[in-house]
Amino acid sequence: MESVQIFQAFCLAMAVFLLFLMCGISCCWWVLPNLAYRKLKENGFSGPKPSFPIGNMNEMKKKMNRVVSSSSTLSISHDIHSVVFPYFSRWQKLHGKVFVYWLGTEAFINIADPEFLKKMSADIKGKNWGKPSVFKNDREPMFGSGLVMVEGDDWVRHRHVITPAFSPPNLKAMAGLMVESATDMLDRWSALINSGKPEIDFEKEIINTTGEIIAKTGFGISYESGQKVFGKLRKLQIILFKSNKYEGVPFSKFMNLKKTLKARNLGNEIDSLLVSIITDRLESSKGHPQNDLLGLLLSKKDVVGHPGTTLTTRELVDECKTFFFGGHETTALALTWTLLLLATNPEWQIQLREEIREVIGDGEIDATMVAGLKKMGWVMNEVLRLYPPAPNVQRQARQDIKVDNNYIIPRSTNIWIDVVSMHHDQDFWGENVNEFKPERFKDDPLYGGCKHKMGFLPFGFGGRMCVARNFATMEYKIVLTLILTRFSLSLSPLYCHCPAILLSLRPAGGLPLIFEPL
Ligand code: HEM
Repeated sequence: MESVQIFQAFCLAMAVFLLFLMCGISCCWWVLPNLAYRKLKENGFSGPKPSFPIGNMNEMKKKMNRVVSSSSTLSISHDIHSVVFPYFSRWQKLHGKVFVYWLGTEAFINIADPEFLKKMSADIKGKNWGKPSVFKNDREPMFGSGLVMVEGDDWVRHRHVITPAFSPPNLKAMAGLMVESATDMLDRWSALINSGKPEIDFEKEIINTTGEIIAKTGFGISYESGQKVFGKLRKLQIILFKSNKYEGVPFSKFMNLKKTLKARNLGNEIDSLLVSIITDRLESSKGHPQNDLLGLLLSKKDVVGHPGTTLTTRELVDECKTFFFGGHETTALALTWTLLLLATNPEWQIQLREEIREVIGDGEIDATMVAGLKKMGWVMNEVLRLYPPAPNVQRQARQDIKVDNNYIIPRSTNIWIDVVSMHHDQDFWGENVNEFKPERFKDDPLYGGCKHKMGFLPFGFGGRMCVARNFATMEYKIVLTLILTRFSLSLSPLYCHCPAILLSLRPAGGLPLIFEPL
């Protein structure tokens, strides 16, 4: 009798548990997102109709109709928005330059209108923006709570500690290391060319070289030690990209448990490598801080009267990961797209070589000469416009945001700023928007003649703009100067023009180029 009662009680408990579970799931999957959907509609936003719990994912996953042109084609199209973001391009045509789409049960407002962006961000300080929780969680093994992801007063503290590390005197000290790594790469190329192999996959080469540069300038460590971290970070990036097919769908991590666990393990391995780099550094440089980024962060002491102006070891590990990841791929891709554009516009190779001769002469480039390379600055901006390595900027509203009395962005809504679209918008750049015309930056070096000041955002906007843009610009100019003074370059017939997104914007099949010594 007693056992029957126990069994009945167990069944009842199970039934209640299952009921709660079903209620929880239906709340997460349907009720809350439908309420949010209705609210966004009432607040003035339209967009493609989602079907919860996957949102608009089905349409986003449809096979991309990629424009692939081989290098033998005379013109390579730079009109890439509909290639890299075909779904956004389609929805924009239907719903305008501001619309809502759904990654699973997460609402994203897609913005390709600089005026809307200006109004939306006018009264919001850097520390009051959030970052989409769905990306923060998924990319946790990669960035942790580093500067890219941290929010609020913690962001202010991190930014306050990190900004001085990129000050002009510190950058000056790093220029020599940049020259050293780039020269090693070019010496390797000379040897390859002499042995009859003039074709080089530039993307692969430059990712290694900018990796070496950040390993040395960031952590004062050799390329080999850096390689261990990079190898794992790269694997992590690929796993995260492949495993996030259902980003935004509740419990989607469990659908890809194997990959989620693999990412977490890799993240832990990277953390251990970095902790040992930091510990070694603390041991070896007692009283003698080194002049690299890590040394500068470690040498920070709490300012009297302002406790908490330093970073903990855990925070340092996350910042190191952020530097490792953010600090080499973006610059490498900026250089990669530049070499594609210089290979297809050889007259600009000539113009830049002339400028280098005028500004630098026969001596070695150093940090003080970089600002004099004006035309190279136009080329860099034009490349970042056509092929922004960071193809979008993300935010999350931490409060209701009123825009123009017409729209209210509810608290917790995610925001996706479509940089590729804004950089290719004929309304703001004119009819030649998809042409490579560095001279558009001649009379307007900051905005390239864009009709709206927020239409050109290669480094983001507001207080959260890229903290290392001067470092990146110096590295770009030093490496490009050294390449152009030793080689001329043309496109290999093997090149296929297929820009693609793997977190960053990259050429899917690499960039094979033919180099010729000058
Ligand atoms: C051409 C090269 C680069 C490009 C195009 C680029 C682009 C960007 C963009 C678009 C953002 C987001 C800004 C926003 O949310 O408004 C960003 C943030 C950031 N970048 Fe860069 N970046 C480059 C190089 C670098 C380098 C070399 C480093 C490190 C050594 C770096 C470290 C960071 C960090 C830490 C942030 C977060 C800043 C914050 O939220 O306060 N970036 N970058």
